[in-house]
Amino acid sequence: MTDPHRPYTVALTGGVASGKSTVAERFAAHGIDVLDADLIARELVQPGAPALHEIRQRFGREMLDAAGGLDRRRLREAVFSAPAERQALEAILHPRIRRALRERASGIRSPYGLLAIPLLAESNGSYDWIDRVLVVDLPRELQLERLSRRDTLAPGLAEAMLAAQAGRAERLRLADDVIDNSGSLAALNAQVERLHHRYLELAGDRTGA
Ligand SMILES: CC(C)(COP(=O)(O)OP(=O)(O)OC[C@H]1O[C@@H](n2cnc3c(N)ncnc32)[C@H](O)[C@@H]1O)[C@@H](O)C(=O)NCCC(=O)NCCS
Ligand SMILES: Nc1ncnc2c1ncn2[C@@H]1O[C@H](COP(=O)(O)OP(=O)(O)OP(=O)(O)O)[C@@H](O)[C@H]1O
Repeated sequence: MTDPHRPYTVALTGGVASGKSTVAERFAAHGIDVLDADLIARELVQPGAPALHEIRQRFGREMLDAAGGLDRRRLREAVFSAPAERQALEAILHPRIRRALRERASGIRSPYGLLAIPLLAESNGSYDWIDRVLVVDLPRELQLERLSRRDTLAPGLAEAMLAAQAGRAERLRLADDVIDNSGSLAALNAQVERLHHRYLELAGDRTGA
């Protein structure tokens, strides 16, 4: 049963470099609390954290830099070149990410909360407690173009990252709402604005506010 006192939550998902962070910033500018699975994943591997210890045991010392922190670039190349390596990393991090998101969602104080979860479509229903799903969508060619413009990636890595993620159609099947990010930033902002008002209404209806 839906608990009317639980904050109303919207999951934000999309493929790599689809524009999730850009969208999340716009919602945050409207005063909406944002939780970000990528940032939580980073917190979980800070020096001294249990997950970092498990990564070191599974992947070896060479995944750490001189200061004992995670060498993200190295791990990224290891996990996107072999599915078994990626699954091993996910087995260490995903249960912890899920737990942290669920715990922190109860602390949302804005009228609704936005939870940026890149791998929602790959998560087999683990996030079915979230009220609504917003997908950022764009054509694959534009996604690859924005990804390679933003990051300097080893040859083939951009395609390998896309291959490790759900396809466009699979992601869109989950969507209650879709943002089309194939246009300008102004067009993106206009869509966020519209959705923000819609989510205020939905959250208000739920709580009877
Ligand atoms: C592999 C790591 C070390 C690479 O770090 P890096 O700083 O280069 O990337 P960052 O963390 O900013 O992730 C950027 C994007 O990569 C994609 N991505 C990351 N992990 C995965 C994965 N396991 N499968 C598919 N895509 C992924 C997502 O689109 C994500 O938004 C890092 O992504 C990681 O720890 N991944 C495992 C945790 C995870 O699955 N995170 C995704 C959020 S649930
Ligand atoms: N409408 C747009 N027009 C032009 N560039 C854009 C647009 N939207 C986003 N970008 C740019 O595309 C890149 C990817 O956007 P962003 O970082 O927001 O994606 P992301 O989905 O959060 O990425 P990741 O999956 O790596 O976390 C960034 O360089 C961003 O500035």
